[in-house]
Amino acid sequence: MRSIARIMRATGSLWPFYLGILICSVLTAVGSLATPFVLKFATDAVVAALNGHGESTVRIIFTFAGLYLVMQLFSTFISNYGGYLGDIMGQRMRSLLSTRYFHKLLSLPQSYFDTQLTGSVVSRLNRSIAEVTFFIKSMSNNFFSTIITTIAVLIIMFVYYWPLALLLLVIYPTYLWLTGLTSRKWQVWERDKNEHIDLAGGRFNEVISQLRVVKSFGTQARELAAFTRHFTDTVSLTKDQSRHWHRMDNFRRSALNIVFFLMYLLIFWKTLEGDFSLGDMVLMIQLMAMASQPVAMLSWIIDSAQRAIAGSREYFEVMSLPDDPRSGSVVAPTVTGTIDRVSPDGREERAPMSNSSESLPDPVITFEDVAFAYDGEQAVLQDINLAVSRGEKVAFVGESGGGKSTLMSLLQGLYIPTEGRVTVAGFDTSTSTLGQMREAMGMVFQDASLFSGTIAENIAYARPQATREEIVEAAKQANADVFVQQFADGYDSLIGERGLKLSGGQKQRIAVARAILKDAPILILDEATSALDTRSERVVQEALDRLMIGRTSLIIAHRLSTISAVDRIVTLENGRIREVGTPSELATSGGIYSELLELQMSATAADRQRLKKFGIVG
Ligand SMILES: Nc1ncnc2c1ncn2[C@@H]1O[C@H](COP(=O)(O)OP(=O)(O)OP(=O)(O)O)[C@@H](O)[C@H]1O
Repeated sequence: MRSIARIMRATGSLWPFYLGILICSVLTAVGSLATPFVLKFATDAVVAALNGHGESTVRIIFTFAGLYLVMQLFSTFISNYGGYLGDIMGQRMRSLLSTRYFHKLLSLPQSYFDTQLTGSVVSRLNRSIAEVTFFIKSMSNNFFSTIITTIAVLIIMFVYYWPLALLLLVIYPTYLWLTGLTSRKWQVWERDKNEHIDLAGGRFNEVISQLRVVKSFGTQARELAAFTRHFTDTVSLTKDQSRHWHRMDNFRRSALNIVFFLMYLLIFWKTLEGDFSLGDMVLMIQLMAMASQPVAMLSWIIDSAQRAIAGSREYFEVMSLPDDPRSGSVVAPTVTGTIDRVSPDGREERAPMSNSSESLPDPVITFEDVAFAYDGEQAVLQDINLAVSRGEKVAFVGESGGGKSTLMSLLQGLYIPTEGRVTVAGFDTSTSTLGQMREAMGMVFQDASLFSGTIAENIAYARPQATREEIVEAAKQANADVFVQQFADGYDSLIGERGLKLSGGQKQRIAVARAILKDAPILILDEATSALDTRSERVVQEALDRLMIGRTSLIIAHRLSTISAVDRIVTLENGRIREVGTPSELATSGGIYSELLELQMSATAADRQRLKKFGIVG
């Protein structure tokens, strides 16, 4: 229950709702407790009237029936208002917890996502938060008033005839204890089930988002089988879990039935003895019915409490992961749903830096004795020393797996070097707020990484406030305007998830337009390769050439024509820099670049194959 209390504390801003719900619960309990008393007095009055004492029968009937109606209406209205508050509170809680979870994910280091399936992260978020909010909402809509009623019933019974209260006092903790015994095992099964569901959800997400690949390999049946296997496993786990739960429930409920049997015996006996009036008996029977309610609900309460506890544990597991200390410019949600821009130390974020190249320090980028290992042990990069001057174009060449992309990831601050330091625009990537640094960088990747939405929204992704004229101008420079104009909705055309409705070359040009509009002085470029045909390649290349003008550009090059046009080439081998020099210097040095030039001249299949290993397409 500590985790539930933690959730309540974490959502302390909802206290007016908690208070309102508590007041409604007390009032509902008062209303429902008054009803048995009205019935008791009505019974006694009717009995007296039948025996020829007391007031006229018609008056009795109307008085008590009227009172009964008033009490019931009171309870109904109050409990419905409480229910309304509970619904709003539940939704607010859900929105608060979800926003914080999203915020957390945006603030976690990239390395967290290297080990997680995206779908699992989403599935976990949905389940944890849904279960926590469901429990707290049910708690406020039902459980609270039931608990208050139960305590009141115990007190009233104690006043009337203490052995009845004593029996109830025995059965409640016994029932709770027996349920607690069952719940520990239940939780283990639940965790296993959730693991299967998360894995299936993760894969589901991956498969659906890459359905073209799945279809092209014809692996639908295999994917479906794996998915089904996970869910079949959850069914067999549920069988064990439910069998255990219901078997134990037989014991619990039997104990309860025996205690209630004893209580009825006592009530009837006391009535026959003349210690209880008929009205008292009616009151006691009603109170017992009320007392049995929470017990009957207990299984359900504990069931949903367990789910909520498991959910909140998962939630806090993620929430307590350390943030990437440099992610300060990630927007932080507030209770009211507004967004604050804050830095890690809580200060307002600095105004974005000027996008002009002149404002950059020289060298713009430095790698100083950098080493890096993804797992902290196996070095992927070692002894990297490099300084890139303002306005320089540098191409990185090396065998596949040589560390080119990793180098770019370090540059973007996605990972922190294991040794040494990387500086970009004067910021140390290990310690600087990433938002500031990334203001200075524009990127175009092989996979254009677009989002669902319109073409205009995608071009303006980095500058949502850009005018339509600016967007069109960027598209023109990126050779995108012509094809965009051919779409019926032009810049307002929807492009589908990750730009699915666009061709590879079109996506690339939108990505270039996006970088042009961002107008950052540093450019990181992973050249598109065979995804494009010759014509598309030419228009994309033209756009890229235009984009690179006046910017410090780092290129993972896949074309010899690009490599020959840069200021310097850096060749990488097994995670180390092998050579650095101008194209003409390296053309004859006997290193990787000169080898590439030779391979290009050769027509043999083996040489072509070797060229491919360097990711070079021509
Ligand atoms: N997220 C990651 N976690 C663990 N290891 C990784 C990760 N990304 C890359 N690696 C490993 O790091 C090494 C360098 O990979 P990197 O992607 O930087 O090479 P590359 O030169 O860009 O290759 P390519 O030209 O094929 O894209 C490879 O051995 C790769 O397996």
